Amino acid sequence: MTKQTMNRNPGTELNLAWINNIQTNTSATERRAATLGTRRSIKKDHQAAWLIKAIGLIDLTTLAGDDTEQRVRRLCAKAKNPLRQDLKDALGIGDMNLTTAAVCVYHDMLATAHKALEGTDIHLAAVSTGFPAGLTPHELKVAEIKASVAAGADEIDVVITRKHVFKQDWQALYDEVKEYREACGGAHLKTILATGELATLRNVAKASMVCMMAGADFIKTSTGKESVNATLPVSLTMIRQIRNYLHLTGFKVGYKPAGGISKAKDALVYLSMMKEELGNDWLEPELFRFGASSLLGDIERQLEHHVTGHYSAAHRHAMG
Ligand SMILES: O=C[C@H](O)COP(=O)(O)O
Repeated sequence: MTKQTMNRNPGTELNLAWINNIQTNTSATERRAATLGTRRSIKKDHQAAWLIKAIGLIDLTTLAGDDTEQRVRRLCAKAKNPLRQDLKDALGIGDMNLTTAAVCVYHDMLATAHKALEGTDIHLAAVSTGFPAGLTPHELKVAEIKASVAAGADEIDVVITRKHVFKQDWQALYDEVKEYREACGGAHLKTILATGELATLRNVAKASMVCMMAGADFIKTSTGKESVNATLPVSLTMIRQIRNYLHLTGFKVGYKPAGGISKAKDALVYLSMMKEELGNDWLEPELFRFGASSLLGDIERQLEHHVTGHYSAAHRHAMG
């Protein structure tokens, strides 16, 4: 993957008719979500290949108050070499330049991560705009984005102001995200909805559409700090709005579920959902990412089991 090569969603005018037309059916969405893990659309003998694919879709993340430069350097080393060479050899991909899609950190850690990732195609993402609550003054949020871009971030993960959604003030949400997009310049914009705090799937669907109209390159579920983070019903709701937006405008927007995705088997469910609902374009890092701090460790563990028939202890695959 080369950095920032895809055609970006330029956004559209705010179209309130599109927002008002959005319908959601919570029980039908939940029923459909409940079948996703049981359909076995990724067959057992293909699982290793799909898990290797999933590695290339991870935004390997550390967003803790006790993050240090040393931890971030270790995370970047893992992003560059996500699988042990003996496992790669055994899987027949010894020569593959396998990396994660990106590393995602707080602004303070950008310089360290930027240096550690130099010379690679791994994107550098910064969370921004008063992450995770998004309640700092607006002008500081915009300045934060600009500072992170200047510090080398290729991608900016912003949090939206949740009260705009509660008030159904779509103009305010649109204006905010549009300004964030402008502040990003060439960096790609991911808008985090904090879906666990938005109360209804209808709010999630409408906020998704507004963010895409305002020029989001990705819509993302969660910060990882809400009490409910990425879920399948929320994901179905958001990716169906991505499909809706594609039909209305012809532009493709990416999807990033984040928060609490830590098991390889869950990653497989997400991938099969993306394939079924949106098609193969959304199995590439230009249009799909997992925001995850510990998923890579479990994937490596499962691949080790695939190769050796044994599980190693989880601590052998620690990330930080
Ligand atoms: O954006 C990514 C999330 O903060 C990661 O959440 P997690 O630590 O639950 O994987």
